Amino acid sequence: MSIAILGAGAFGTALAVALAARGPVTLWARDTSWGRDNPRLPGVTLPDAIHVTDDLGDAARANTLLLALPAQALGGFLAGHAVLLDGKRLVSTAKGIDLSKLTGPSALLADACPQATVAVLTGPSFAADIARGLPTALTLACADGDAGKALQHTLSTPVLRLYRTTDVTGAELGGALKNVIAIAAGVVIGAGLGDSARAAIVTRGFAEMTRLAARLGARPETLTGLSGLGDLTLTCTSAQSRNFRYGQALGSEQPFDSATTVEGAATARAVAALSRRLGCDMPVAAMVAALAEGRVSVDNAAEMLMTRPLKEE
Ligand SMILES: NC(=O)C1=CN([C@@H]2O[C@H](COP(=O)(O)OP(=O)(O)OC[C@H]3O[C@@H](n4cnc5c(N)ncnc54)[C@H](OP(=O)(O)O)[C@@H]3O)[C@@H](O)[C@H]2O)C=CC1
Ligand SMILES: O=C(CO)COP(=O)(O)O
Repeated sequence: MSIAILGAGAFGTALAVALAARGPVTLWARDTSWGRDNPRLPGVTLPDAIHVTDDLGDAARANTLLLALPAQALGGFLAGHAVLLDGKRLVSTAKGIDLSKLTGPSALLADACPQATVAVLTGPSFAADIARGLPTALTLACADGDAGKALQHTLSTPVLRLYRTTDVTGAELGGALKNVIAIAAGVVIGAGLGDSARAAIVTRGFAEMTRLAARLGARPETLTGLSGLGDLTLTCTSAQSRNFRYGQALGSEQPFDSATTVEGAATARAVAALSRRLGCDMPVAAMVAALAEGRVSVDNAAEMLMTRPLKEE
């Protein structure tokens, strides 16, 4: 099975390095002027088994295409290129909810490419860890169980262990929502509110993740798996996470590089819109959206969360 990765950001490049251990991989980027050393993944020189190209037609000849693009870029990319991708096995790695359509990446792919087999690759995994060959376990979600099993085998390596599920909704929501909660956890630490407060925000954040996921038809056990609780744990506790670092900057009122991909900021706004539409209470996500938009201060946000009406856990 030929594999191409579309998007040579940190994660696409790391996946290419990991999969090149199994055989040839094509890595597509709109700009390949960096040669064999991608500044998005510093310190890694691409092995010879990776063919780098800026020709999308060339890359799209592969039958398995991994789309490693940010969630808010995916819709625009598909609008321009869906015709090249339809009928293929398409696997999105995006961890976010599209702000204009309020859907996850799988629906964007299925709408744009109705003949394609659509899957999602998600779970706790920093690009730098994968590129170094450190052991990593991920979730491969595909509604078609047989197709998912085939993809699981195509994309697993001795250090990249894929579990599979047919619950695409649960898997992609876990990956998207944990980024929002990671921002909240970063705010708590950045503002000096302490580890106890972080544990509280992560736990209450997980409660609202499962609440929204259930409303959208996800299976509860998916949220306690790698793609939900697993990735939430990683992202809320590590300064390797861009979402966590962005939250820290918000909490400590420090500047943050706006060119950095922070999926949770736009996704918090999408979640706030979804929760209003569904009548689903998502106070942590609403607060992250308000903080990211500068509508509340950190002090006000903490006070508003702490003084909500008392309730059962
Ligand atoms: N980094 C990580 O550790 C992990 C990331 N992910 C997820 O993977 C997704 C990608 O993240 P990551 O690789 O880190 O992001 P990066 O910010 O490192 O890279 C984003 C890439 O997307 C490309 N891109 C953006 N918009 C477009 C477009 N319209 N057309 C073509 N290419 C585009 C950029 O190209 P250009 O360089 O030309 O701007 C860049 O190569 C995110 O959803 C993230 O949450 C998942 C697991 C781990
Ligand atoms: O999704 C990730 C780890 O699983 C990467 O997190 P960040 O996008 O916050 O860096």
